[in-house]
Amino acid sequence: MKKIEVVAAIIKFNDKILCVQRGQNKLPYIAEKFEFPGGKIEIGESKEEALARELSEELNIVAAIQSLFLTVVHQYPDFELTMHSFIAEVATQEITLNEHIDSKWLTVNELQQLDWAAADIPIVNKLIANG
Ligand SMILES: Nc1nc2c([nH]c(=O)n2[C@@H]2O[C@H](COP(=O)(O)OP(=O)(O)OP(=O)(O)O)[C@@H](O)[C@H]2O)c(=O)[nH]1
Repeated sequence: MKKIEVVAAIIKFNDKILCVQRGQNKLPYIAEKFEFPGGKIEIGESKEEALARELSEELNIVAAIQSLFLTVVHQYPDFELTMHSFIAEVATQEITLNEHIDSKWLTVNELQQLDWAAADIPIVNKLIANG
């Protein structure tokens, strides 16, 4: 089974968290799901370097990446995903959607309103549990 390793950012601004929506995808369980911005680690990059690059590419933002929040291993039908999520902070809510179709800034208590990618559910649940 194919394995993919990605990094993703839980981006905070005051009490809000940035949630971004993927576009169409040939894999129906990923298409139009909400996720945390990020992507695959390239050869030679640290996790933090990969995340900083992805945030710049996807959203034109510079974020202060703080600490590892949770690593999730999730088995999708076509691949096994290992996702390292990090807490990050931004100084402004201004973003540009270069790859995603929608975005929302939500409080922790609002996160469950969204249709999340399955691998993100443990992250959302831990954010809610932590308050
Ligand atoms: N970035 C990100 N990817 C996630 C999350 N949850 C989740 O299941 N994934 C999956 O992890 C994989 C990440 O691939 P990606 O497409 O973001 O990475 P990338 O930009 O480096 O890839 P590409 O250059 O091949 O398009 C996708 O299959 C995506 O659906 C999430 O919260 N954030």
